[in-house]
Amino acid sequence: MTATQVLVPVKALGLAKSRLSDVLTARERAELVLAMMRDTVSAAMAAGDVAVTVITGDERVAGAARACGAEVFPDPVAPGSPDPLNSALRAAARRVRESVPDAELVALQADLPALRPEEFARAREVARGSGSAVVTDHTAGGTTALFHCVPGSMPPLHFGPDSARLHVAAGAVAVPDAVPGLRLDVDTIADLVAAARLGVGEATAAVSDELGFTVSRPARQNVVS
Ligand SMILES: Nc1nc2c(ncn2[C@@H]2O[C@H](COP(=O)(O)OP(=O)(O)OP(=O)(O)O)[C@@H](O)[C@H]2O)c(=O)[nH]1
Ligand SMILES: C=C(OP(=O)(O)O)C(=O)O
Repeated sequence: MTATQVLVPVKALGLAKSRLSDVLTARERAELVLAMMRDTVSAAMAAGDVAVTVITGDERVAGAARACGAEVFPDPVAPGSPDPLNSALRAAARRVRESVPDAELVALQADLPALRPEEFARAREVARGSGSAVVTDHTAGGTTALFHCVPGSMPPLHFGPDSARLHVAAGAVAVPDAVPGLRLDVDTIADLVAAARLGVGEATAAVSDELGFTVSRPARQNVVS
């Protein structure tokens, strides 16, 4: 059975990346969200002994996730519910625990196009030593990944404002290593440019080119370790 079960939440494409709606059309935002998810999922899978479940109610996202080799967990949370992101993650974590009781659980953001497999593996090592580990995002306020390696128990899920501090307060160790691709969640065009400098995956590189945000380095191929 796969040791590391990764949960990747993605909301409906029409709602996703709303902070980019001033600069990108709805179609462009949707293409970018799908591309970043593909690159994030591919990089996590290439870390080894990883299975990915994408949590979504969106059929296009579900199709793209399956095409990358991920499972799909239909988003169980009704639109407008309080705290939908943590509720969706909790429901998916329970479902995974039912079938793989001893699995390591990871909640991973879907917008990490510069993620490298070795960064994922490094953060997992920290969590294996400490129980739970949080990767703070490049702004230091948010969380890009929460690793939970305590068999049988549920991860503390506090995604949303100030989530990095809340995850640490709940007992997760902050990953100290230099893992720039794992920290770089893309919410703005400046983030996309920063990710391109680090080197993004093929799907995001192609969409960035189409959008006119020229990628300064060749697209990166994930190497299975
Ligand atoms: N399945 C699911 N995923 C969600 C939900 N809310 C947020 N997400 C996902 O969780 C991650 C972080 O969410 P947000 O920061 O709220 O949304 P975003 O699309 O990244 O960006 P903005 O719309 O600009 O805030 C993104 O991958 C979202 O798609 C939800 O209710 N259900
Ligand atoms: C939900 C979060 O991230 P963001 O809003 O940046 O996607 C978070 O950091 O907990």
